[in-house]
Amino acid sequence: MLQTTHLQYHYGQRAFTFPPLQCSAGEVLLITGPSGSGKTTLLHLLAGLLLPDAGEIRIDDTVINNLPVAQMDRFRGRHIGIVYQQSHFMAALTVRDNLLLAARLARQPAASKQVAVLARALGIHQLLRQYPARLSQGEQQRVSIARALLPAPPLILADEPTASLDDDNCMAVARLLQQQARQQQAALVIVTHDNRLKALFHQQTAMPEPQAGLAALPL
Ligand SMILES: Nc1ncnc2c1ncn2[C@@H]1O[C@H](COP(=O)(O)OP(=O)(O)OP(=O)(O)O)[C@@H](O)[C@H]1O
Repeated sequence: MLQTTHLQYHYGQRAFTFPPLQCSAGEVLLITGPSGSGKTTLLHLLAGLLLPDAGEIRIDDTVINNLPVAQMDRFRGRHIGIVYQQSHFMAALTVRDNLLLAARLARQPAASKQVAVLARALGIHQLLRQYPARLSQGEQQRVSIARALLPAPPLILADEPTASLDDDNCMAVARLLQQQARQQQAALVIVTHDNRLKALFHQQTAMPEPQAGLAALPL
């Protein structure tokens, strides 16, 4: 479903070479590595939010790094659900309306019933009428996960989805993500340094140490 080869990216003189990735429908792939090794950068490349300097990202039959920006935006809306490390919501909308809006923007309008089922599974049902600013970090993280899952995308990208969660919620979220991936036959890629997740998911790709990923660029 997801396949990458020879991916490279740089910020200024700092260059990253990424290991090849493969994640099939219904599977979970964990990308692990120390802080600063480029995990979030890789996730943003997979989401088409950054353009690689070299290499290929294939999602089903589409090589996404060849897509013009507007087409990439449409493709992302329909095929990719993203759980960002920092959640951003529409402050003037309730949690429920944030979720419904995200599904509509992804052209997968969701019914209130679907929102309720997912919210119950994530333990945020009682928060649906709240405004996002009133939620704790962990609650926002779970709303962010619901927002990514609601349109049932075939590829789910999650950046440290359990970072703010206690052990019980971490396990609940991990189970739900895995269950959704299986049910929806979605490929799920999780970027993390959470050891609790490393113990649960066995398909893992490690990023090289930051120094090993560096390469001098020609000036
Ligand atoms: N927009 C940017 N401009 C310049 N450097 C950047 C930019 N974004 C990230 N970097 C640098 O690239 C490196 C990799 O960042 P990235 O966020 O991908 O790492 P990470 O492995 O996800 O780290 P963490 O686990 O701490 O979130 C870091 O050293 C960071 O400072």
